[in-house]
Amino acid sequence: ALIALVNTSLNNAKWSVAVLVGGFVALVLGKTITNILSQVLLARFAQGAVSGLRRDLTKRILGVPLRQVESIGTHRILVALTDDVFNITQALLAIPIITVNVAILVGGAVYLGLLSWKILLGIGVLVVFGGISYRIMMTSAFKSLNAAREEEDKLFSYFRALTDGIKELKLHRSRRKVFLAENIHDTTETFQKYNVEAECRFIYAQNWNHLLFYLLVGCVLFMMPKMGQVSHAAMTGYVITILYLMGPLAGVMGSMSLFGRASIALQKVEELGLSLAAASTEEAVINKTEREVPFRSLELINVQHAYRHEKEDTNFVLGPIDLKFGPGELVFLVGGNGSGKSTLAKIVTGLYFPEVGEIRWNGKRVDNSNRDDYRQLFSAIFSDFYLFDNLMGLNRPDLDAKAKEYLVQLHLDHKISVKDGKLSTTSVSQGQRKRLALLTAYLEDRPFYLFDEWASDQDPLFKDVFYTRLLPELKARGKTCFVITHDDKYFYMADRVIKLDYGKMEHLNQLDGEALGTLIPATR
Ligand SMILES: Nc1ncnc2c1ncn2[C@@H]1O[C@H](COP(=O)(O)OP(=O)(O)OP(=O)(O)O)[C@@H](O)[C@H]1O
Repeated sequence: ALIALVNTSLNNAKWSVAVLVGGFVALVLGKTITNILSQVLLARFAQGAVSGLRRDLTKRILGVPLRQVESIGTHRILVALTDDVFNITQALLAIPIITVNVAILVGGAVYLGLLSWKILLGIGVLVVFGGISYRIMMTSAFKSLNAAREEEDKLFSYFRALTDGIKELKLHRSRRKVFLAENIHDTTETFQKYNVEAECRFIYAQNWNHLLFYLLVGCVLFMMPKMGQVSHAAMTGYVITILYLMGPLAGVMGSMSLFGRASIALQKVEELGLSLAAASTEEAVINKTEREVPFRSLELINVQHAYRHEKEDTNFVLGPIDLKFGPGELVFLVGGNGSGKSTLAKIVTGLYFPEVGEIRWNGKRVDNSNRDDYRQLFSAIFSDFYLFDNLMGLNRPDLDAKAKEYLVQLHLDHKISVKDGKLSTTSVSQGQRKRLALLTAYLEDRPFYLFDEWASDQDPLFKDVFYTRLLPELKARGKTCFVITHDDKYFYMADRVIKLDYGKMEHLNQLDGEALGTLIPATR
């Protein structure tokens, strides 16, 4: 309407100046106010969508089975949470501007149609041609973007190696050199190359379309008067409108690279099995309130689990395993490195699902409907445990007092204090960190305890405390303890000792003299 008014005032002397000025002011104000309104509303929407996206993705990662998270790899999850979310966000933030620009383009096209539908038809043909050629250029740009994104996964895996392996890199100059030259340098260079390639293609495509637009202006200016069918007013209207529309058009086209990146990021997120489109299955689980989980029995029936090592074309098969636990039992799990102890621990605690066989909890089969409830049975300390610096989710009124009591029991009270459920520090030795993990496990006060080589970092004195005092105390409180251990000196403390040998299980009991003889040395 604004362009129409400008064009009218240039060509039409019929309307009074007062009407034209009034209309002009009203339209300019209207345009500015609606612009502000729409942009503010859309910016709010976009920011809300971004926050929602971050929350949703985190929820989804929490809902993905552990086995899948492990095979995806931490570095790929990190790219999804950082760069992919950033790219999706950028596209979302561009939506308000694009929407406004598209509205202007549509409005402009309507005005052009009103001026002369024949010319609009001609322009339509040019636009279709421009669209097709633009699309071809875009496809090759997208290919480069895809390649860049693949490099980014690699780059993040090197960043992880950098942070996790900083000690090893600092200690060895040649390793550091190769790491910098081959891993970081090569990957960043390839990443840069693909990105530049993609951006260049976007620039070519954008400028190609600009060129077509100028071609259009040229045709209107120089060819249309020759054809003699168009009025002067229509011509000026056309030229003004086309020139005016070049800004919005450039805006829309410029955001295509953002949308390209966002679409690749979305594709990546979906590939990780974190589909944003699918309804969140874990939501209900997260919103469930904590309640006491009853434990009478836990049974593994014919359970099997396999890892496939495709590169080496080998499999590791754990099981078939038949195992039963009752309340107040102290069971030790022993076996050589790689025999499947940690895998069995993850199956028992419901972190891995058995591929064959089933787990029965209080006689009821564990499946997707009750798996998360089942997991609430366990307090576990894995060998690669993570220690939170606050006692999150432990909402008991005596939390601080109880924590202080356990700190004394675990010989940590001189180092660490607790206030409002927050530990004063977690920067202590590895053995002390494990004791802190034990403190959390005590506070969780669940029916089933799992310790994966917990005592391996403890000094002989505290090791003794663990096996001869803490474990029997837990047992006396009716807790079931499943302890992965290599400390043969303390095997006699267990009610049962189970041995794993390359994934196969043997029950060893105290009467099985020959088998225990190989495990329990004379120190007993
Ligand atoms: N994420 C994985 N992907 C593929 N194979 C795996 C994975 N984790 C373990 N394995 C393989 O499964 C087998 C059992 O591993 P597991 O960690 O359960 O053994 P473990 O008895 O706990 O060993 P350790 O005493 O060394 O901790 C090993 O051969 C190992 O290579």
